[in-house]
Amino acid sequence: MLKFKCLNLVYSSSATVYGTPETIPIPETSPVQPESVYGRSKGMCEDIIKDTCHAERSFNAVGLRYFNPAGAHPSGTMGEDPRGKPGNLLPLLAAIAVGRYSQDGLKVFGDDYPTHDGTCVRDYLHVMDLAKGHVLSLDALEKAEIFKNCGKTGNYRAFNLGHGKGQSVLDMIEAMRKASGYDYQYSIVGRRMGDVPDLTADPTLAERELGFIATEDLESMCRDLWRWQSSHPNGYDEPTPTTNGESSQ
Ligand SMILES: O=c1ccn([C@@H]2O[C@H](COP(=O)(O)OP(=O)(O)O[C@H]3O[C@H](CO)[C@H](O)[C@H](O)[C@H]3O)[C@@H](O)[C@H]2O)c(=O)[nH]1
Repeated sequence: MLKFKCLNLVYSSSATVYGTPETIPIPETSPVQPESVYGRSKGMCEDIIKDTCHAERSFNAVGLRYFNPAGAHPSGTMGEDPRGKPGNLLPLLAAIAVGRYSQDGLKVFGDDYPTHDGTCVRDYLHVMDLAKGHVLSLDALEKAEIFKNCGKTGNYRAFNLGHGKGQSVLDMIEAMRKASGYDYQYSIVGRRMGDVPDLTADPTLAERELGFIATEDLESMCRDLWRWQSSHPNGYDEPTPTTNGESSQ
């Protein structure tokens, strides 16, 4: 990167780096103590980038700790298309509602967490807000104001990208029912290894220093996800129409 004078970096980190945080909503000052392999890999990458900024003073980086990205582009033309059965909650709910998977497979992992309904709480963030956070980070890297207190540690800052509002698994099932009209049936099963009760962001720092405010709500997130999924039931694998109206596949 130095050779090509690419000195500014935005790194996609994850809220998973916080493990089971003591403070909810989670500020960036919470200890980084991931409990999953994925979270450890994100934490390690942050450390490497931070060390690089320390060693090479012309290098500037921002680590964005994503909470739970969800939704799709509002046009309905771009969305998530996981290979095989989705492991994440919202893509799975969308795939079930469109008939791609039977709802017999809808399992809620645990209802004995210390949350308002016993199911895990996450801070779901519309992908359009997430994208906005990246643009703001690139602008901030150019101005370098965010590094004014970094001193000897080098120009690295980590920010939460979240809404600051937590939703439970059951809240999300209800929100997707409203968006899609599909009446989900589910079973409660045991906890999934690696899940933590509540990951809700404190988004104050990103608002103050990057000007980041998540403006999309739960309704628009589920509506946009459903617009994408219902117009692309097979994701990007749909037959491509030819000029004479026939399918090319
Ligand atoms: O079939 C399912 C799938 C998920 N869940 C529950 O739904 C919640 C959300 O699960 P996801 O798999 O959708 O998301 P995670 O919170 O596990 O993880 C996501 O958010 C993290 C940060 O919070 C990381 O970014 C990670 O990469 C990303 O997948 C969890 O409580 C999970 O137990 C179910 O009950 N049933």
